[in-house]
Amino acid sequence: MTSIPDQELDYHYSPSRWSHRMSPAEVVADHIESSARGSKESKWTLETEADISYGESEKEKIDVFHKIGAQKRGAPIFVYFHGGYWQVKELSRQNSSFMAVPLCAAGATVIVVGYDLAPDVSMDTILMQVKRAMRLIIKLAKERESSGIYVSGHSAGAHLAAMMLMVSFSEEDAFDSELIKGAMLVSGVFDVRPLTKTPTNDPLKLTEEEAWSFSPMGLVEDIAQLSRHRHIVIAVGEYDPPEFRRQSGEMEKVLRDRGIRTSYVDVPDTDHFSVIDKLRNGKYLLTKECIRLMGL
Ligand SMILES: N[C@@H](CC(=O)c1ccccc1NC=O)C(=O)O
Repeated sequence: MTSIPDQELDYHYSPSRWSHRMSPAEVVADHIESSARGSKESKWTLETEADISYGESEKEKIDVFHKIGAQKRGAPIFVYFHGGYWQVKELSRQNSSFMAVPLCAAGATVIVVGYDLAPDVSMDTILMQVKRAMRLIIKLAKERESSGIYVSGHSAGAHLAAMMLMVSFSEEDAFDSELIKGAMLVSGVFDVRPLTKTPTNDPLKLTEEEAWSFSPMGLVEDIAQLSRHRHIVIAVGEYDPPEFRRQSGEMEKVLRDRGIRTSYVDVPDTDHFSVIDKLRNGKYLLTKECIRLMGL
């Protein structure tokens, strides 16, 4: 658990306050704008199967991207969950496909998952939704004989991706959980408990006990059990808040201690936002890590 006094937790869990590039308001606005711009490029330059529903609500949809004319059969599938503390309304699947251009160029299929946000829904519901999305993605992966599914996300999205590593999708087919072969968890939240002491919790309304039950750090035995065959990459920015860097370091260690294949990537000269924004660029260190993770 954190050693930060309660009254200082909000500061330590506000990544925008730690950027060396811009003011807090500017850096969040820039992230949203940059994500939107990159996502437009994906829609203009790639083959897109947009708005595939996996549930009842408007936001329960996925968008699927491929390089035009590329072979779909056998391609690895990169699944992305956007961040925004499960509540930043400006972020959605529509502006979160910016990594698709370089990853599809390398031969992957990219799937961006939309989900409802707090306070409209609880974290419990968000997790039910993304599990439902994963079931549809597993079905698609089987139909297309995908070489593997790789779950990824940024910040709160990395939390959702990590939570999917403890789900046994094998009720009907033992092969289903096996199909998830790796993860790319960027600047993730792995222990939700400190957030219960901050205004971030106002729309989430989690008790500390609930927060722990939704924390990958508390579920590490379940994750390890289902991840024997997986490669889990945990990445942070040099100027991520120290608490985010601590959480990522600890998560990587507890998985490694349990014999799971992990990598820790500390990305120089990036903050909580640029560390993910730069995935638009095929030459960026983390883009290359994603491509390597998928065996491309
Ligand atoms: N209120 C937060 C905003 C934030 O954390 C955030 C914004 C956009 C995308 C990801 C974020 N963080 C975690 O999901 C801050 O001040 O940094």
